[in-house]
Amino acid sequence: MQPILITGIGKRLGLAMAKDLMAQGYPLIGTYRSHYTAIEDLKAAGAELYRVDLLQNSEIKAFIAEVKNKHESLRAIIHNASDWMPERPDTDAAKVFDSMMQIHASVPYQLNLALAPLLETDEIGCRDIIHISDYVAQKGSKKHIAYAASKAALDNLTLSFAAKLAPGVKVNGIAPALMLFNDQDDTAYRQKALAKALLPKEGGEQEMLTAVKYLMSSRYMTGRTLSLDGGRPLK
Ligand SMILES: NC(=O)C1=CN([C@@H]2O[C@H](COP(=O)(O)OP(=O)(O)OC[C@H]3O[C@@H](n4cnc5c(N)ncnc54)[C@H](OP(=O)(O)O)[C@@H]3O)[C@@H](O)[C@H]2O)C=CC1
Ligand SMILES: Nc1nc2c(c(=O)[nH]1)N=C([C@H](O)[C@@H](O)CO)CN2
Repeated sequence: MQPILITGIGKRLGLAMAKDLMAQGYPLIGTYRSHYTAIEDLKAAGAELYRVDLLQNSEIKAFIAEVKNKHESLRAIIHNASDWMPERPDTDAAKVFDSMMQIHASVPYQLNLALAPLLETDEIGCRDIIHISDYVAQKGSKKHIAYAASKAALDNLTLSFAAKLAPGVKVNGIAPALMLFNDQDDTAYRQKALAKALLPKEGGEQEMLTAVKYLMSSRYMTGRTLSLDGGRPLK
């Protein structure tokens, strides 16, 4: 089985996807920023991991060169790495905007262009690029303006790369709303967030894993984004 490349595999949804795909037998290539014990566990299980600060283009270029040097083909690329930066009075607006566009749009753009040759195949729709987006890409967010705009840019990359890489490679997105709370989310925040959807619950890791599995099993969907949002638009 050809390897699957996932960015941001150190924790939460990225870690869950890495574990699930390795359990299905796929060799894993992953990037991480912070070092957690989970990184060592994945390495012990055979994962090929690279510490890459995705805000540094020099590190991205070095990572691409290593992957192209070591591998002739890839089964899929999953762009999961993300920073959920809010606007704050004391933060540099230009830095926030540039960081959000870098990690959510420039990194997928650079990796897709550079690694597309490793995804090439004669079989229709049997290789995948998956962009992990966000419900707010289509709705906006008054507290995460640059973040939402960068995820909207990512959604547009889904359209362009789907057209460019067909018919061998499918390019789709997954746009979650509330998938996992963060530990620091207090009760009031959690209750407010849950109340925004028709289905008042966290989507959870399995919801993401099921969506990834569907996209990889499809041979006829490309250029689309799966909305895992609990019916938020209808609330
Ligand atoms: N959780 C949710 O409810 C929702 C999540 N999503 C999307 O789903 C995906 C996964 O979400 P979730 O697991 O919560 O994400 P997290 O924010 O918990 O983790 C994101 C990962 O990306 C890594 N990362 C962030 N910045 C960089 C960087 N500069 N260089 C390298 N790696 C970096 C983080 O590394 P580090 O550990 O060092 O911080 C972390 O491992 C994301 O794309 C997110 O936007 C969308 C909607 C809802
Ligand atoms: N990189 C991240 N992106 C997002 C996160 C997160 O923790 N990391 N969390 C959310 C929220 O769950 C939001 O969807 C509901 O409050 C959004 N994006």
